[in-house]
Amino acid sequence: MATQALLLVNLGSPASTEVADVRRYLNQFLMDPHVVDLPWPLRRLLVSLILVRRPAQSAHAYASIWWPEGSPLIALSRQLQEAVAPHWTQGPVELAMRYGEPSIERALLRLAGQGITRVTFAPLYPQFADSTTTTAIEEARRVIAAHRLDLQLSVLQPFYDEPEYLEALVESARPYLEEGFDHLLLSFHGLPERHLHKRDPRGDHCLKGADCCQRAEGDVLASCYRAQCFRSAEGFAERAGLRPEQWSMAFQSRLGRAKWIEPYTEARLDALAQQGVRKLLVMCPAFVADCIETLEEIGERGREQFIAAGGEDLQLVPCLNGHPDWVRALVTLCRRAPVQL
Ligand SMILES: C=CC1=C(C)c2cc3[nH]c(cc4nc(cc5[nH]c(cc1n2)c(C)c5CCC(=O)O)C(CCC(=O)O)=C4C)c(C)c3C=C
Ligand SMILES: [Fe+2]
Ligand SMILES: [Fe+2]
Repeated sequence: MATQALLLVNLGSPASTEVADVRRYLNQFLMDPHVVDLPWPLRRLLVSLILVRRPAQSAHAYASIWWPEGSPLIALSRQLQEAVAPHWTQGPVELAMRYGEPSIERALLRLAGQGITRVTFAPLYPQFADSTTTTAIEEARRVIAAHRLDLQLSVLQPFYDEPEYLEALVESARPYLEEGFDHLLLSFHGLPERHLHKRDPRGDHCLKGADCCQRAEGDVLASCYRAQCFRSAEGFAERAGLRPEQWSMAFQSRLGRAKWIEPYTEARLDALAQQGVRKLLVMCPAFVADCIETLEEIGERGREQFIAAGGEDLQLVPCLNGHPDWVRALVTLCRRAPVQL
């Protein structure tokens, strides 16, 4: 059997919690036109404004969750790589980040240098977004073209409704669900509404009605991040045997002044506390590895906010990380990844 390498790709973290490293990382991340999708002069201006205060704030937040071995996102992704390797018998398993190190460029050059010509490229995002999936794939294409690499890519598709992913989520959450809770909030990373409109195939679906994203099918579902989040949430709740009043969903990590997709997690935390929810579980199914957005935004700030609003406890359910069911699920999904010409 010909060698087929597997390249796991996630978003990336700063090199350290030093403000200068965080500024460098945020600049690379936010200057990506798939993330801040404005014409270059406006993007440069906006990002420069963000970079006045944000690096110090983010450095402080990173410092509160940083591990002795570095960024939790990268350390957990390394653990996943090591857990997947024995199951991926077709070839080596590498890890890359879209921003910072280990870079997609370094990983693809290393694989090509080993004489490998076929790579399964796995963006570790269950739901499709230009700011995550598209930019990772485009970066791989850029590297292959720039270095004229003889590499054929198979690309893992968004897996928001794949039974293997949803069942692994349920298994990983089971001990927390069995402990008892008043309500489960499924908190997904948000997106500016503009990103949804841009991807709306005929411009007549996204955010045009109260339940437009819940009803999405076909090409609309394939390109609507919010619709895919609804599918993941509903698929999870159904498999976990949750009643409709036991759970809800929301979107976190808003940045800047533009309107982001709703409902906002911050608003839901207050509303749930005010409705009498005392023991709140929060899961973040858009992230397969714990990171600043889960550990700090939800586990620290979200918890404080919920308690200040009258709640008793907010328990963050860990991401899939290295859960054995997720390791098996990921290998199965990657084996199915279609070749991209
Ligand atoms: C899970 C999917 C993600 C989407 C969609 C996404 C969109 C998106 N993010 C920002 C801005 C920031 N995100 C940041 C961190 C971050 N984002 C994701 C995932 C998605 N982002 C992850 C996994 C992480 C964690 C990185 C880590 O090191 O742990 C940050 C940096 C942290 C901070 O300063 O808050 C920013 C900024 C935008 C603007 C966006 C869509 C346009
Ligand atoms: Fe993000
Ligand atoms: Fe939509």
